[in-house]
Amino acid sequence: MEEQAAAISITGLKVMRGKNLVLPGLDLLVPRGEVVGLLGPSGCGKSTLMRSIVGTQIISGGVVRVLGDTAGSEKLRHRVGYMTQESSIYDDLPVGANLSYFAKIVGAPPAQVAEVIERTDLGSVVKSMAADLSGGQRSRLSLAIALLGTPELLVLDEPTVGLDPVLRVALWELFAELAAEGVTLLVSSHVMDEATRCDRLILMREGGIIAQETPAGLLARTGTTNAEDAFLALIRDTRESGAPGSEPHAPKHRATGGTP
Ligand SMILES: Nc1ncnc2c1ncn2[C@@H]1O[C@H](COP(=O)(O)OP(=O)(O)OP(=O)(O)O)[C@@H](O)[C@H]1O
Repeated sequence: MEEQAAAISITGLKVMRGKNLVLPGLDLLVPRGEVVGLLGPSGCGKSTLMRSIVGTQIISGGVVRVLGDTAGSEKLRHRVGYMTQESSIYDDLPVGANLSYFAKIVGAPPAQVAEVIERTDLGSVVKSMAADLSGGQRSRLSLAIALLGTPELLVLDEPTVGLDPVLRVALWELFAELAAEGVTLLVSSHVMDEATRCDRLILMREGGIIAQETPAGLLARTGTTNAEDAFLALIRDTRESGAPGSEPHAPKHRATGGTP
């Protein structure tokens, strides 16, 4: 895949958070128009990678290119939608007003508000104050906000966390629908069974990527039947081969020098 054709192209990404070297030199190529799952245990660096892609993370090395431009550049502002784990919703505004406000910010046509309300199934709570929404409704409002402006890349940080199984399925169906329209979705999760819903998987561990391939390819290569077993098989393999980060309880990468 050519760098220019990729939705995301990363080489040698290094990120420090506090004194931790959270991403010690990550390479990644994500094609356009797919649902790409970013999976890995809590604390492995998924959010940090996503923040680097949307340009909200200070990086200490490497190159992050998004839709052909440098991550975080002005040109990408309306081309990338980002849903964080902490929702950026105004609690003291009704659902509809929250969306109208964010639509103005991203320059989306007012008619798009009704469109994203329908897509995220928020019609019944459009007049409710955001503070009164359930957890699932809040997640869907955050997603609706990310959809405004018709972004070409959607970066969704654990969008299905805390949702009931029916809502989770509905959201994954919406992701597939968006990808069919040409949108690229990078979706993080630490629920391994969501892996089968993705076109492609990126498995992370301790700030590194241990696999980037299709779910079927991953299962075939590891001789397993589900993503959780595949992940464990990969960890076993890296331990046996003595690859970096292969210690059973390897400490987080630490920067050397500096004051504590
Ligand atoms: N502000 C910070 N200062 C220092 N370390 C941090 C900071 N924020 C995150 N970290 C550390 O960086 C590492 C990666 O965190 P990150 O949030 O990217 O992981 P994650 O895979 O998204 O986790 P989760 O699935 O729990 O959201 C963790 O070890 C975390 O403790």
